[in-house]
Amino acid sequence: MSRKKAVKSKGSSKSPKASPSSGRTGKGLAAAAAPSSGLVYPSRPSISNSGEFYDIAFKVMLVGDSGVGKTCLLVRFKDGAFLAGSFISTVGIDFRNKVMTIDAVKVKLQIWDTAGQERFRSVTHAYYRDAH
Ligand SMILES: Nc1nc2c(ncn2[C@@H]2O[C@H](COP(=O)(O)OP(=O)(O)OP(=O)(O)O)[C@@H](O)[C@H]2O)c(=O)[nH]1
Repeated sequence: MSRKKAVKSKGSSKSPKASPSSGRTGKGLAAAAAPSSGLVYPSRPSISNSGEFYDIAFKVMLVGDSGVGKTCLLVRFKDGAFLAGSFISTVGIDFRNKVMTIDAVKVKLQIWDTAGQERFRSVTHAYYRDAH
C-alpha cells in the first residue's frame, strides 16, 4: 500500500498560518464523522510535520486567562519539560503537533496555544473554528 505525503507548510510547525485540518475531507473511515466536527480521517495514513504517520487528526485549543499555565501545560505534554519561573506571555497564537498511539490508531493532536491577554482576543477567536 502506498502512503501519501501531506503537503508541508513552509517552516516549522510553529507557523500560525498553517491550517492542516483544512483541505482534507473525510474519506474512508470518515463516513460517520460530521465534516464540521474538526475530525480529519485521511483515507490513507498521512504524515505529520515531524515525519510521523497518523490515521486521524484533532484540532485542540488551549484557552484561558493570561498566566493560568496554558503554555506550560502544552510544553509539558509535548516535550515533558516544565518552564519554571519563566513567564513569557504568548503573543497571538502558536501551535504544536503531537502524534500518539491510542488503541492502535495513530492520532495527531494539533494543539493551539492562545494568548490569554484581552488585546489578542480577536486574533485567537479567529482560530476556534473546527476545534475540540
Ligand atoms: N507552580 C506552578 N506554576 C505554574 C504551573 N503552570 C504554569 N506555571 C507558571 O505560571 C506562569 C504562567 O505560565 P504560562 O504557561 O506561560 O501561562 P499562559 O496561560 O500560557 O499565559 P499567556 O501566554 O499570557 O496566555 C509561569 O511563570 C509558569 O512557570 C504549575 O502547574 N505550577
